[in-house]
Amino acid sequence: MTREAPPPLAVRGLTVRFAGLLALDDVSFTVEPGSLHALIGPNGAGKSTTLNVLSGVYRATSGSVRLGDAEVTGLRPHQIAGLGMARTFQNLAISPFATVEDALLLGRHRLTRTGFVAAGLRLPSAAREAARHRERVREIAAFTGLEPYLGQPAAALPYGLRKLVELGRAVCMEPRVLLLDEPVAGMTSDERRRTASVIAGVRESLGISVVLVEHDMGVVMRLADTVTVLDFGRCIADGPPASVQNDPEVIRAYLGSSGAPESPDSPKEVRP
Ligand SMILES: Nc1ncnc2c1ncn2[C@@H]1O[C@H](COP(=O)(O)OP(=O)(O)OP(=O)(O)O)[C@@H](O)[C@H]1O
Repeated sequence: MTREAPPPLAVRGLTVRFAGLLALDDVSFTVEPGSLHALIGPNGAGKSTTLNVLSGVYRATSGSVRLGDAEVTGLRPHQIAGLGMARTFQNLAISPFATVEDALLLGRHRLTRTGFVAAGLRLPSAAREAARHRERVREIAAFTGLEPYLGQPAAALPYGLRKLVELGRAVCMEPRVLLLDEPVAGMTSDERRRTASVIAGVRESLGISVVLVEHDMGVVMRLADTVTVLDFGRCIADGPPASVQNDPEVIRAYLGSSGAPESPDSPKEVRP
């Protein structure tokens, strides 16, 4: 399943202003090809705003985001998805009628070549393509542990599995960069462990870059190659987990916030 390495994702001088509020203030970091890059910080630090700019949901006030040679800033979400950037959302939006297989097939939409007419006329080429997508969905379902649930209505699954479906749907887009917004939030510790190992497996076997926004410091410190720490919209630290978790400014930011890391398995150093 290994593919060509994704290009670096370079965020430079990113600034986002909402009326009087500076949500992001001159933020820069680089997601190295194939790395897992975590974005952490107390509540309101600007993590989701960053993901929203990276995925085209918000427009930057100034600054740039480049995926290799491609300028991402200013593109619409579907154009950014077309460059190979897929994201998951904190809140799940799964149709009550869709099976897990349907939800995963939705992730293949961008990769579907068969035109509307060919599909409508049920031409053999359309049938062959549909079969290929189903096969790939099955592989990804096996890989993420969703295979036993493929025929079940996604909306009826327990919360942790629904979040895994959201992750699987994004993986089905065959992204070069995967943006994950709090993928383990609200999960039981078993579900968290399972999801963390799926994320590690996705990164390792597909060789894609992952940008992870997550409050669970146990998961962040176990998975991340690099951690960027935001506080009040500013980047206050950037580096390997071991150096970031002992950075006095990072400890101070978490001490002064109600948004301190929540995980029961958080390392003591980052859980003041
Ligand atoms: N659409 C918006 N309009 C106005 N203000 C916004 C908007 N989106 C975010 N903000 C503000 O920008 C700041 C950064 O918010 P953001 O959601 O990015 O923080 P966060 O680090 O993701 O926090 P959390 O961990 O609580 O999700 C906050 O002060 C928030 O209230």
